[in-house]
Amino acid sequence: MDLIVASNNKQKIHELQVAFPNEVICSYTNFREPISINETGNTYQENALIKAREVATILRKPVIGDDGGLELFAFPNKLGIHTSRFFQKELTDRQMNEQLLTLLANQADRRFKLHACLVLYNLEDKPVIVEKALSGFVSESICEGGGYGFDSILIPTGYTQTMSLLSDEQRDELSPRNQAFKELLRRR
Ligand SMILES: O=c1[nH]c(=O)c2ncn([C@@H]3O[C@H](COP(=O)(O)OP(=O)(O)OP(=O)(O)O)[C@@H](O)[C@H]3O)c2[nH]1
Repeated sequence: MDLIVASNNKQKIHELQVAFPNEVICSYTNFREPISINETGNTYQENALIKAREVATILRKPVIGDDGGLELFAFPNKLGIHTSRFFQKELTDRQMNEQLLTLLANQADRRFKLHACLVLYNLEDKPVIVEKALSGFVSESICEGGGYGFDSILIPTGYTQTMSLLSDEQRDELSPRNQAFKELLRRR
């Protein structure tokens, strides 16, 4: 059965599909035009649940909701669950990363946590909720390579290079979304 994700973010869906080639993973926008969902929750879980419930109710099918964000220890309230709203719409990944590096210029504390929460909303059963995070520190400059989003500035704990410079396999393994998805498949 297709796994429908309540996300309009093509990169998220692509990352999942590449990491889980035995599953058919698609955006709900394959079935209907995109809707605007207000992410009014106070946590990643609440937002993932809001997205999943809203789309599952429309499609009358199980749906996976996904919410994530980047937490900067130096600015605990700036991004986090507000990450997508922190940046102006239509910025490229490079522009977003440049803004983050400017924000962190002269900051001694460059630690980050990249969060991903997935919720499988089944209509009848209790939702399955999985949350994972990747920790590390933000690099001093942009390192172009593979991946997407913040990968070119995030150095995971235990590594010396940004996610973008690691192999596809290493990146797939470290991705908090992929880790959450793996557990969700086990528990579905
Ligand atoms: O490098 C990254 N790797 C990731 O794994 C990741 N997950 C989230 N993000 C960032 O956080 C924002 C809010 O995410 P978000 O969950 O609200 O999604 P979104 O608004 O892009 O789409 P949707 O799923 O709501 O349709 C997104 O726009 C991205 O900037 C990520 N960046």
